[in-house]
Amino acid sequence: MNEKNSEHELNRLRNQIDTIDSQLLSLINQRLEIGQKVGTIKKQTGSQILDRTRERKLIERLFKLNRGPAGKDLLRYVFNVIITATREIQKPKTISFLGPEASYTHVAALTHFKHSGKFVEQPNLYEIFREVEKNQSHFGVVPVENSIEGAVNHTLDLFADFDLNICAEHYEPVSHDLLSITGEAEDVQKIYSHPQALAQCKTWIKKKFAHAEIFETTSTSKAALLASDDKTIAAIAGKQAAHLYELQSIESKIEDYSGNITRFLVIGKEMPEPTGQDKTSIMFATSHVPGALFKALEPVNRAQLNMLKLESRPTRHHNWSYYFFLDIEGHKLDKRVADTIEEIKQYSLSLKILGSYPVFAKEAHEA
Ligand SMILES: O=C(O)C(=O)C[C@]1(C(=O)O)C=C[C@@H](O)C=C1
Repeated sequence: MNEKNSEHELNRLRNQIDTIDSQLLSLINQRLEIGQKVGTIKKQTGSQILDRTRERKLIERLFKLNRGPAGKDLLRYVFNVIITATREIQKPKTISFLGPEASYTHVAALTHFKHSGKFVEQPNLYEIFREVEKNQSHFGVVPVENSIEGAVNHTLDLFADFDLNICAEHYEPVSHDLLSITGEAEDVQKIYSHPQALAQCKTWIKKKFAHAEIFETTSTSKAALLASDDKTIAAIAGKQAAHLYELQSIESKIEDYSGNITRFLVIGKEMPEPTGQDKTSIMFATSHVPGALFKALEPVNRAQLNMLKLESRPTRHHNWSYYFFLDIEGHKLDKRVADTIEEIKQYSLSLKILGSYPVFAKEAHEA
């Protein structure tokens, strides 16, 4: 065969491979869709996803059908991958959130994952990180920043203790109600809520309920739960909590400033691919010498990367040493971002990339 003919033949064969790959792709997706249906029946009947007997029979049937050149090992390998993918698709993603139910984090988790998945409440932020680390949950949803009260320090500190990725961000508007069993202002003797919510309504409480005793709870929904048991307790919480705990609203939109919005992070072990509209979060510690932070940030400026956020927290290892949390525009797989992070590293005692993830798009969550 001359060079021209062999090139022609190569192209013809590759076209055949492309056609077969298209068929394989379509067949794999068809198989996964059927797997999903099998998964639904299993859920309804309470049967386990894994059925080893069925899997063994399925592979043996293929061995009998097989006329080669594929060997048994190859068949076993390929079909195990396909079956594992089918099992994965049957299993709903588990998402841990800061409970109890109807907390703002729960609402953010439901909206972000479009109500699809298994949502598991956790008593505190540490447990959310731990569940994800132990692979008990695929994802965790944690608050990281509020437009009025600023950073959620506990969340930032946990990033130092755990090696998890930020997989997404989610912004959720927050509006508070004062809720109680009777909905009557004169019954209220105590006000319960999460410290952030109490702070967001400080002026309103002082003006309207100066006489009430104030108690902090681990979440706004915990406050609602406690209020559902005692008519002298009012909770500052969201509308979802009112429905869940059958509470009446004494007053709505009691926050001191309107436009209150909380930024949540989805943490997990996945690494999102670049989308063209991404953010990268890193944390680093600088040495305690004059100009250290300035030097560490200079590369960001030089690369003309947009700096979206800078936050500091004590490292808790040495007095007066700090972790800086920095969000920059772009994905860590972009060369400009990767080079800049390398440069920051040179001026840092330690540096950790927390993740690259798509910039929040409100429309994507309204569908
Ligand atoms: O047949 C089932 O029960 C399925 O759920 C499908 C399937 C498969 O991919 O073939 C997946 C998981 C089970 O362990 C067995 C088989």
